[in-house]
This record gives sequence, C-alpha cells and structure tokens, in this order.
Amino acid sequence: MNAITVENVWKEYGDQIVLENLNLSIAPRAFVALVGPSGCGKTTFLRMLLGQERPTRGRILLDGAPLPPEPGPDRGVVYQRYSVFPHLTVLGNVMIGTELRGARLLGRRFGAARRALADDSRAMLAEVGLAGSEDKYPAQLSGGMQQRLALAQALMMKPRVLLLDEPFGALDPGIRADIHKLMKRLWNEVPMTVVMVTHDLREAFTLATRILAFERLRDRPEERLRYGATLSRDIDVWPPRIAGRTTLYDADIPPGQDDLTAFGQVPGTTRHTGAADHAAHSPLA
Ligand SMILES: Nc1ncnc2c1ncn2[C@@H]1O[C@H](COP(=O)(O)OP(=O)(O)OP(=O)(O)O)[C@@H](O)[C@H]1O
Repeated sequence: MNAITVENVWKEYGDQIVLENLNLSIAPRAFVALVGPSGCGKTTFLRMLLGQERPTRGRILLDGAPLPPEPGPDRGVVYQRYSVFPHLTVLGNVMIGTELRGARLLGRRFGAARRALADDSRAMLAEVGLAGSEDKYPAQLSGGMQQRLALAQALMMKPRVLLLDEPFGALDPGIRADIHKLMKRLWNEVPMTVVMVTHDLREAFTLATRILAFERLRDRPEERLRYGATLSRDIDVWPPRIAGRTTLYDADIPPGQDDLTAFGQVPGTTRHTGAADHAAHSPLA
C-alpha cells in the first residue's frame, strides 16, 4: 500500500489556481524531495499533506485512508525556522508534544510517567546530538542545533510521515553537511516516509530517493491565475536508496581510502548500516 496517494488534486485560492491535477503516489519509507521555482505551490502541497489546507478538488490518502482533516501526530513537520517553542527549554520542547497529547487523554503526567517521558526525551536528544543542552533555551542554541531540536521534537511523536519545509535552507554549508548525515541516519532508522521541500538540487540528490518537480507549464501573465503548477518531472535517484540500507555512494569513506572494495563488497550493491543493531537501543525504534 502507498504511504501517500494524491488523486486529481487541485488547489485554488479565490480566482488563483495554484496547483492543478496532481496525481502521484509515494511508497512507504520513501524520501521525496519536492523542487520547483518560487511560488509554484510546494509549501501549499506540504500544507495539504499536513492537513492545514484542504484540496479544492481531489483527495489525498494516507496509508490508503482519507487524510484526517486536521494536523495530527501521524504527521510531523519541521520548518526552516520557528518550529520550536522559544519559552521552553530544550528538554521541555521535546516533551511538550507527548505531554499535550497525553493531557487530552489522561490529564497531566506526574511522577513515574513524567520521569519516563523525560528519560525518553533525553535519549531522543542524544540521538540528534544535543545531549548536554537539555536545560538551555532555543535562543542559546546555534541554528543547526535548533534544527536538530526541531527534528527531535517532531520524531518524539513517532510520525508516519515527516514533512520538511526547507529545514536546512538557512544553515551554513558545514553545518548543513553534518545535519544531512543526521537526516540520512534518522531516515534509515525511523520507520517513516519523508517529504522535503528544498530549493537546493544538490541537497535533493544527497538525501532523497525520489525527486518531484512542480512547474507552471503555462506562465504567460494572462495565464497565471487560470493555470496552476503541476508535476513536471519525477526522478528516481540512482543508485537506488533503500531505507535501513545505505549504498556505497552514500557511505562515509575514510580519508585516503577510496578503494571501495575495502568495504568487502562489489561496488554498486548495498550494505548494512548496522541500523538494526543500533535501533534495538534507540528511542527511534
Ligand atoms: N493562504 C493563502 N491565500 C492566498 N494565496 C496563497 C495562500 N498560500 C499560498 N498562496 C499563494 O499560492 C502560491 C504558491 O505559494 P507557495 O508558498 O505554496 O509556493 P512555494 O513553491 O512554496 O514558494 P517558495 O519556494 O517561494 O516558498 C503563491 O502565489 C502564494 O501567493
């Protein structure tokens, strides 16, 4: 079954058609990068997947069932900025989603339940490289650390789909490369499907299994309101990436060791990341 199915989806704001006739399906555990010119409706599409916007026509299915009409814990989201709460500590930011959801069902958590949540939250923070920063506030973190925190916050809810809206767009290149490695590891370890909007094709090819391009095929000024953007390219990244496995192409090759046979396998095939062993001790599992 597809993780996400988009059937004949249109989105209009008043007289303006933003997206038209989108048809696509996304496999479970795929990492899809959404690219396209500014204003072509990428964020609008992501907001429809999140449940913040409804299609004007057509429908979206999540695991074969109609998408719930509102955002829910099954869909996590990280934006370029402002995904975290500035008035909560790092630890508080990671605990808040579970606390709010639990409060709705069971009232506030106290005692052992709260301590267990705090322990899980600390483990999640360690997973994203933020151990030791639990008591800081977001303003005391670098941009890269804030985005790691936003990822931890989203993943605590164990979403089936993680939606990323240019999450790394504001980061310096070095920090970006580090967080790309983290993102790859998280995608390999967490049973989730990822849809990421990016302006950066290099980032798309670095992380994604598949690249979708949206484009307004008719863009004369008099046509802008009457025709929306639609899916113009659908590219499977080669060599194929499979969640839980990494290709040699993705592997970190130690400096000076560019003989790929040193990895003990034929170039072009895949090898285990050890993710399964790691997962057994991981809050991500
Ligand atoms: N709530 C809204 N009401 C009216 N128009 C909107 C609304 N949200 C988005 N739009 C319009 O929809 C179009 C697509 O916007 P969207 O932000 O989805 O594009 P984008 O591809 O994500 O752009 P960018 O790459 O610049 O972030 C724009 O013309 C925008 O003005």
